[in-house]
Amino acid sequence: MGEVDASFIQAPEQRPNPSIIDEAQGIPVIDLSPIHQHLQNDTTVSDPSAIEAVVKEVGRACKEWGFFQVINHGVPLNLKNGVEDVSRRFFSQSLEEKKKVARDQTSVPGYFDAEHTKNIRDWKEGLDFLAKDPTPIPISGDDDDDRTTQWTNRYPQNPPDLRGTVLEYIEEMEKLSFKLLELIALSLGLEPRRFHGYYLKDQCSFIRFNHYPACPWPDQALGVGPHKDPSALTILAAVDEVEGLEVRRKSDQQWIRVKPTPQAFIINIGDVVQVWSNDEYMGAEHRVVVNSEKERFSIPFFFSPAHNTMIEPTKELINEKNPAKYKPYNFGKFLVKRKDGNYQKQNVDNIQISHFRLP
Ligand SMILES: O=C(O)CCC(=O)C(=O)O
Ligand SMILES: [Fe+2]
Repeated sequence: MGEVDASFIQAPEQRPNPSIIDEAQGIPVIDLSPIHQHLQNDTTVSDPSAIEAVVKEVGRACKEWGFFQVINHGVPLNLKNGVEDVSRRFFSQSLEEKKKVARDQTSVPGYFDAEHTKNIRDWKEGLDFLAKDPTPIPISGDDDDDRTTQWTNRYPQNPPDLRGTVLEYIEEMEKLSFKLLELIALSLGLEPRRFHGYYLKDQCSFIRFNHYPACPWPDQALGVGPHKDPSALTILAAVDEVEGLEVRRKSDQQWIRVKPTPQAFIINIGDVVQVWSNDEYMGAEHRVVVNSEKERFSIPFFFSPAHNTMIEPTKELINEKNPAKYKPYNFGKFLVKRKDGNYQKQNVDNIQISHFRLP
């Protein structure tokens, strides 16, 4: 990744403090086994009170943390290991080889090594693949521009098994995402499939391979700066349980280190669920710290609705006492505006849902 340059250096108040490592005992680990039994219609083992308990746990986790981990999630372990393995093998290649699938301004999926979060460069490289190939998307973030374009995937030739593994993994991520979306809807007192319609025709979901090389300046740079995800929800595989992800605890605003549970996925709710729930659930700010000895890999799946979805507080949840806290926004435009800010240093902060908050 070359030498450290000023673009990586975080403002003093954003720098990690390695002497305070508070591990998040509190982030709930939720066992999803009752749900699979239910969904397979195996009525002999399905226990409605067990499912209700899972719904309650999910609701509590979304409210208190915006983060939780899931075990017995139904994703085959060999597939989770397989995708982690191809990601590691992809990044171990030369920069020249990786750049053969570099993303550009017109087709965003692909390899990148110079992403910015809130105008500071992240200490990482990454590779994105869309869940739906191609994915229709607005041509620009300009609200008056109705034109759409298509983003398409760029699969590297090496490793040769990457494409098949990624396709299989995306299928599993989608299945798990829909289950989680059902649990979230139920926990808000809504129909389980209340949000599924926004994913039927198209969706903007994508999977990202992250590689955070060991960093000689871990106290000045960050793997990913503080941010919230624009997705509805994010499913993260923390490869080999190497730590680095930190979540800002709602109760006292402290940065808390997430300790990955073996074989689990780390789930966080994103901006879209925050708005759908009218702030009943708030996405948590999170960041990635780097370390000087160990490299780290992670694989998030950002589950996001179709580009033309207008994101707004769910009608059934708002009334005179609880009026809508956001005006509707177009998901695709939001994503495109966010991407523009992620490419390069700009003079303004990139777009956030707070821009749509009603007074
Ligand atoms: O690598 C991680 O643990 C989290 C990455 C992340 O927050 C992101 O890519 O949005
Ligand atoms: Fe994130």
